[in-house]
Amino acid sequence: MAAYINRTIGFGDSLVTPRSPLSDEQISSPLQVFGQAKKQINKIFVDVQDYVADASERMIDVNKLCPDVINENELKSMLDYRSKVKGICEVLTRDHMKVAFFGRTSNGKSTVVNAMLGEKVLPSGIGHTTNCFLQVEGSQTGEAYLVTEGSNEKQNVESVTHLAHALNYEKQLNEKELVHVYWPKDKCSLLRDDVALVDSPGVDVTPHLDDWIDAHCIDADVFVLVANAESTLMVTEKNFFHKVSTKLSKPNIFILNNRWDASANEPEFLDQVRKQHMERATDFLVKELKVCTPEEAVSRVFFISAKEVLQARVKERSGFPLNSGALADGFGARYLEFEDFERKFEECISKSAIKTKFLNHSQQGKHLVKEMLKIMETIHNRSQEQTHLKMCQKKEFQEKLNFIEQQLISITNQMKMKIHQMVDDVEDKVSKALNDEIRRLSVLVDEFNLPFHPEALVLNVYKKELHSHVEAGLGSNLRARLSTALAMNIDQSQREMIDKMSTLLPEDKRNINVTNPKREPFEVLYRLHCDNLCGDFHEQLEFKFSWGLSKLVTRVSSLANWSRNQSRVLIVNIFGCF
Ligand SMILES: Nc1nc2c(ncn2[C@@H]2O[C@H](COP(=O)(O)OP(=O)(O)OP(=O)(O)O)[C@@H](O)[C@H]2O)c(=O)[nH]1
Repeated sequence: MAAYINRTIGFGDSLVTPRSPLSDEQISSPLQVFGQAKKQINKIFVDVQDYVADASERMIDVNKLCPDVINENELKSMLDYRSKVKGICEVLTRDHMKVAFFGRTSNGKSTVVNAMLGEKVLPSGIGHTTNCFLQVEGSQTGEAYLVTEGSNEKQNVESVTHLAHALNYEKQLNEKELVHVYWPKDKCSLLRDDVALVDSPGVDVTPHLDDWIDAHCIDADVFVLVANAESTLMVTEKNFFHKVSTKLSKPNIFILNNRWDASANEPEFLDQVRKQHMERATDFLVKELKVCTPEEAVSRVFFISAKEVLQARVKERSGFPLNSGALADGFGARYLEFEDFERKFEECISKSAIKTKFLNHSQQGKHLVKEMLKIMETIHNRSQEQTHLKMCQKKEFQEKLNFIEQQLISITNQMKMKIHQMVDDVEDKVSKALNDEIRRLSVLVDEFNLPFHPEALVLNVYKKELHSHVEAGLGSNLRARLSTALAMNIDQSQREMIDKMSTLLPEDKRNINVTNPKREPFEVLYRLHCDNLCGDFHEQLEFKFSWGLSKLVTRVSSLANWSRNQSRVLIVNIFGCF
């Protein structure tokens, strides 16, 4: 809260005047500094949250593509971290610092809360006015409203009278219940800094102190005991804080001796009474509760007049001088002491929140980031190894591929040679066989036994039949002599080719069934065209050919050449697939 620095108060009752505003840096109160740090922590966590969300999305994708690089456990951990960081972010934005006010009825708890807020927010008055727990916190919307426990209904509150009426209207409220009062943040810097102030019913009006502590005190950062400076600390008040300190280790407790304005009536006893109260209060904190050292205790006990401070701040807002809120002599000193309390309170609540909430979150965040870094480094190293391995494999495959390509070129050349050899071989074989058959042509002619007639028409038919007979006989003889040998030759060559090609395959693939591209039986077809060959023969009816036998052999030899060319075409076609 900046107000305590933003003014100078003279100790003469008429010298209370506001000072000119200071720079932003100078007016920074412990809470504002803390608020800035909190904002930065939030920002860091939002960055971490974005990073984790982005990283886990990428990890999901990579895990689908390459489970070798990111395993399921790493993915699970990352998703786990993502939800943890999200949880911390939510808690950080929601977390506020909480201060709870306790004391006997009419000691002025509500008045202290109002004085700190700088305006009359909570109802106060003579007698038991607060009948349940009231938590005042900043409203996000800028409206003032209240929400009762277990309900989401927002009840608009325009003024303190309105609030008192609304609270009275809720007849069913009991002392243990918590009513949230949302007040516009711009009206009070404490609320802007995310401090929630909890007012309670008087500790003397209930036997259920344990329930109160469990329900409302466990998460309080600071406790303020509002005591009455006109009397000593009562057993009920002490009793309550004894119970608190058994449930919380070293709670932060402030003791406000309120109504100190009344002491102005007896100035001669002022110091003595103050000393007495101070001794009792510090003994209570140091010796009984053991929550602080004697040095710390003196900065936890204050002598204030909440009513004066509240009046002064309300008047100041309406344009009156601050000291117009004074109830008695010594207002300036009491006002300064109230501001001193506010400053110490802000330091304490900031430190406490750092220790109890933000330190824990920050350490948790640090731990999560470290763990994530470890996982990311492991993944990075693994992916580097995999990249190296794959590069080596690629190189190896490339070399193999180059080797196979070379081998394929070499085998193809060998096969071409082989085919040429086969063609030459077939040519020789066909040529030899045809020569033999031509020499034995007379046997075929002798076998032709169609009755002969010299008449021209019959003679033509006779010649045609003779040609067909010679052609068929010659073809069938050649087939009988050559087909098997040629087929075996081709089969063997094909097997050789398959064997050579198999050596290029990986061992486990060598057993695959290589389909012979030409499985149908090999057959040599001979077309001799005897009609054309013998077209210029002139028969002699005395059965003499106009050409001699040697002429016929020469003529048929040209047939052998034709046949050689045909066999070449045929063999090239058979191996065409290579
Ligand atoms: N003279 C004087 N009167 C005060 C001071 N603080 C509070 N009062 C008055 O004491 C009465 C009770 O004050 P509250 O703030 O309602 O007290 P409380 O402790 O909240 O009371 P409950 O809500 O009933 O527990 C009111 O009339 C206040 O005006 C103070 O510092 N000086």
